[in-house]
Amino acid sequence: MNILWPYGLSGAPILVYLLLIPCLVALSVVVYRLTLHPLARIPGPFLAACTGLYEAYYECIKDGGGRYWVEIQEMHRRYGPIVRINPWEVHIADPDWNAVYKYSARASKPRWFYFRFFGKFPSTNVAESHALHQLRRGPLQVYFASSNIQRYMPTIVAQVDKLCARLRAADGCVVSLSDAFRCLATDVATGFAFGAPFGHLDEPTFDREFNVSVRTVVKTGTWSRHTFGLLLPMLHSLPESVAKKMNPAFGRVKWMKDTMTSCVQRSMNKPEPAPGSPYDMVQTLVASSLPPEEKTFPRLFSETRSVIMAGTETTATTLVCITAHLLSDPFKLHKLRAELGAAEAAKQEQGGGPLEYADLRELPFVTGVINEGLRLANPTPSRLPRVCEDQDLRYKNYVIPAGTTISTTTQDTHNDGRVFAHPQSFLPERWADPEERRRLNRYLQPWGRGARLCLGMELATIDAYLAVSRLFGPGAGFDMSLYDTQDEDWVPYHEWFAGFPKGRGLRVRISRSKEVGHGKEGI
Ligand code: HEM
Repeated sequence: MNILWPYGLSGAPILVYLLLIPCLVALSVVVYRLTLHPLARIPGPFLAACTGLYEAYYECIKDGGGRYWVEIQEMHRRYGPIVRINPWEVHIADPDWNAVYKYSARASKPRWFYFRFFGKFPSTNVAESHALHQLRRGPLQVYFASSNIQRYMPTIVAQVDKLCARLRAADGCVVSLSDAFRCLATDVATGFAFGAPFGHLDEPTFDREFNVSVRTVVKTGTWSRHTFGLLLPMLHSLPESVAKKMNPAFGRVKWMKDTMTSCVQRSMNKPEPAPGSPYDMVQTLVASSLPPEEKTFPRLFSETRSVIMAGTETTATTLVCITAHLLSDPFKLHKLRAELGAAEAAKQEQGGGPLEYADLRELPFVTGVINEGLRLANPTPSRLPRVCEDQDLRYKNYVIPAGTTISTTTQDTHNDGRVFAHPQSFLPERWADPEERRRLNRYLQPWGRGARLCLGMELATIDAYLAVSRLFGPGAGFDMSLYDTQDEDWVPYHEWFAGFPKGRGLRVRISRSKEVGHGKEGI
């Protein structure tokens, strides 16, 4: 008698039973999810409640992937402000509902969403529990303090000036500002982290290859999220030659990894700065009260990597959005230039130099332009999920049990016509009235929400103000006009945590005078 199958059946039915068992288990799970599961009453598509494969299809396959954020918007149109977007997660689109972020002292980040996407890099932004997050964020927050950012102001200004000088020298050429702004953002972030920028702005092509490689990596991250986090570690462990053969962009990823490795190692081995001299970011973490296991090379490398990644795409996408809107609307561009011109003239009269960040913040139209950019750019179309472990939360008549993953998407608020009239229009004027500005500011949330709020918001804001004032101010010495660019070339389409357009990016033709010449195909 067969001890594995004591009923005397032959091998064939065993195989059938072996196949049947997982099917029955899957069926029971689906029935449970649709009937007894605590989220069974939350509205949403039938398939999304049954299986995570529904989300995986939109994230990995449909229209090139990264499209679940659009499907979630569609679900809200169909089912209302609260929807079950997968078997274990609800998404809420209501500008006045903030409970899960208010309780962020107890909320954690879902591991499957963040850790599987970003890979095994133990950094602040993927810390799962609130306690670990607070521990890691503490010393970083010291480094991102306003006073420390001010110390790096000359480095930031130098990067913006370098970009302007390159554009000035590109008279008659077509330039991809999508690439150029990514270089600017990377050099600002690395200049701030290490005191010396990586030099992407010196790359003759504005490092198009690197920018393409970032896109490839984050797309792989999305696949990894839906394949149990296995894909990214597998890719990282491939020999360089094999990885490059699979996708040439991975060569550039390796280059970035090597550059970061040597910078982090150099900082770790630097002698302690003299009293009063600045520490760089890695030195700040090393000198902090973090426990030794939080100061290892992999930890410091991961932190550096995450800060640079967090600062690059986001800032660049915001600058792209602002520039595209201004170049499509001569009236707004004229108004901006007039305000910058008047402010600069006033400063010159008082014997001052070029407009600085503190001056620019006082200019209402410039501030409106930056705020509209932050509102419309949508650099992180991703939802920002949290799990409130120890407390049920409520949305209207629905009780959301403790342990449920809950998410919101800041862009839903930014596009809500009840908060921002004509939400799709770029209207810097809407920020002019101080009373109205106070109201709107409560709903401007590009930096995320709660205890996990963006650490780089001041750095990014300074970058944006300076870039806008230098690119469009009277001293720029060049003009830009859109070159063969449609909305789909720059508007975020794919969400791979950050937003990426479908098309070729924002391209402009540079000209010294107002007249657009016939230029060379360019940079
Ligand atoms: C316009 C530019 C930027 C936007 C819109 C933006 C947006 C965001 C958002 C939405 C989050 C929260 C993510 C989450 O909840 O999972 C975040 C976190 C973060 N950002 Fe930014 N960011 C920008 C620029 C920067 C810059 C320039 C840096 C640094 C160089 C930076 C560093 C970080 C870090 C370290 C975190 C993680 C914070 C934490 O988990 O405690 N960001 N950012």
